[in-house]
Amino acid sequence: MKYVIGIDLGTSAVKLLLVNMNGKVIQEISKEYPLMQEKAGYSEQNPEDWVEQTIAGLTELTDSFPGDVSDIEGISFSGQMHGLVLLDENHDAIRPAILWNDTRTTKECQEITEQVGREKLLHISKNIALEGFTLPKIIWVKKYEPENYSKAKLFLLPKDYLRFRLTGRLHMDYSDAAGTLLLDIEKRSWSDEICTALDIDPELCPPLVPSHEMVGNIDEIIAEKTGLSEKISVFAGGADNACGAIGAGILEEGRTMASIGTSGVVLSYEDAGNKSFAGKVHYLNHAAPDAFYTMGVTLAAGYSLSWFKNTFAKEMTFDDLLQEAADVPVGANGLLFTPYIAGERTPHVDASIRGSFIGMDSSHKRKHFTRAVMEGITFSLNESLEIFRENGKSVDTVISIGGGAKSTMWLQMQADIFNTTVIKPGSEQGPGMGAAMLAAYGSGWFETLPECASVFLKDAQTVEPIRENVEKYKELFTLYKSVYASTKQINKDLMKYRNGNEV
Ligand SMILES: Nc1ncnc2c1ncn2[C@@H]1O[C@H](COP(=O)(O)OP(=O)(O)O)[C@@H](O)[C@H]1O
Ligand SMILES: O=C(CO)[C@@H](O)[C@H](O)COP(=O)(O)O
Repeated sequence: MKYVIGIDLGTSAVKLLLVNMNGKVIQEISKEYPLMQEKAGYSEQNPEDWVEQTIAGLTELTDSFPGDVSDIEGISFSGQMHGLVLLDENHDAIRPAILWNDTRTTKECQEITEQVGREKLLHISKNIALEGFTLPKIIWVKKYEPENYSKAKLFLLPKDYLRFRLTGRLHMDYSDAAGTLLLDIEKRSWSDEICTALDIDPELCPPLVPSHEMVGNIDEIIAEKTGLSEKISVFAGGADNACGAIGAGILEEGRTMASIGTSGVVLSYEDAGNKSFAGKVHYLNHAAPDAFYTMGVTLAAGYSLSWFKNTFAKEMTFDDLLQEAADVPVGANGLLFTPYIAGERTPHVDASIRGSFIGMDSSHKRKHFTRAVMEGITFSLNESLEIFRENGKSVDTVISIGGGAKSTMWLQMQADIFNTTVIKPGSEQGPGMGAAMLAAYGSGWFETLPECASVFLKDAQTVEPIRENVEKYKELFTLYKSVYASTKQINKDLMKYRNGNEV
């Protein structure tokens, strides 16, 4: 039997999946690393932590591998998107990586829009300038850290840096490059026009490759450290949401996925790159060949729940916390939560908005707050789904992945709020599975990715909406949507009191 490894470089942890030729997950390993938040709105990670924890995970995997390691044929990657890793002439990381959920670049987004022109930016990159994307971070470093910028010879995204450290080869795949705002999405090439308008040296941009392309082998020293064979083929991999889509079987028009990881995503397959969504949702290259996808993003989805748990129930497991909330009725006894604890992207592009609990009552206990947090996160995802529906997509089934899909209660809540059937795939590790599928397809095990999906992907659980809950949630969703406008200005005024911005 032959095997592949899918490595998902997430925000909270790196997750490794060892998968056999039948798509069976033989082993799952997860290794965490910290997030650095020096000021309100800042979010950084140390690239060395990604490398160390991946090496530790791979070593654990080979140590307990029951067969011959030379049967592991391929490795590929899925990675948190948009994070900026700047390399100097020796290819050393110049500063910590600035991540997708860092919102310090509101001014830089305005400058990009003015200097490139909103219509031209939309035409080339198919997206508007958002704080999370990579280009505003490059401009920020250029402006506020000129010494670092002058040393920069190349930029990479998180999983590209990890792959570079494992192989010594420098590349970026189209699906991740699409989230930089520097890629011409339709032509699949770096945009000289955008680089010129912003005075960015195009030499900073790495060579582009498709996600299933073989880009090298495991470096000798890494092979020795991890116990992997130097002969293993390494395939480029893709953006975590594009890989999540592959791992959830989003490989044809009409298929929609919801992911509750650190971020929350609602994503739909697109077969062409020449449509226009006017920047209301992200429109990016898929990791499947010649395909695209649209998606809405909730910045703090699972992150809102982990913030709540770490702050108010640190000693509890997620399972126990959610179990406690299982008997709380729909609507959490009149408590609403908006998950804007790190600002928001879809549908409100707003770095200064923050979360609220509305309707707190002296009868509320921790379990009501837990339920309200889960409902608020799911309402936020539903706002993205609403945009898809308003644009003519009919969505009656949603494939649910990410840490949130571990909970049956949350799957039911998604079915009730989305008013769709919700399917949980065999592994909720969609991005890791998608990466493993890219390695399997790249290794020539299958002619196409859909063929690979038909062998690898099995539905594990199907949840139908409960009519009574659907009706209640329709009403609550209207109330939820009104909270943004009511709290927008208050949050702007509170900004100066936030950590790092104090008066
Ligand atoms: N047992 C669980 N039930 C429901 N949600 C969970 C559970 N465990 C973790 N989560 C949620 O999943 C999130 C992590 O999801 P994951 O897909 O692993 O994230 P990432 O890929 O961003 O690192 C956590 O922030 C948490 O909110
Ligand atoms: O910024 C986005 C998508 O645009 C995020 O979805 C990141 O890609 C991080 O994802 P997770 O760590 O939550 O998987």
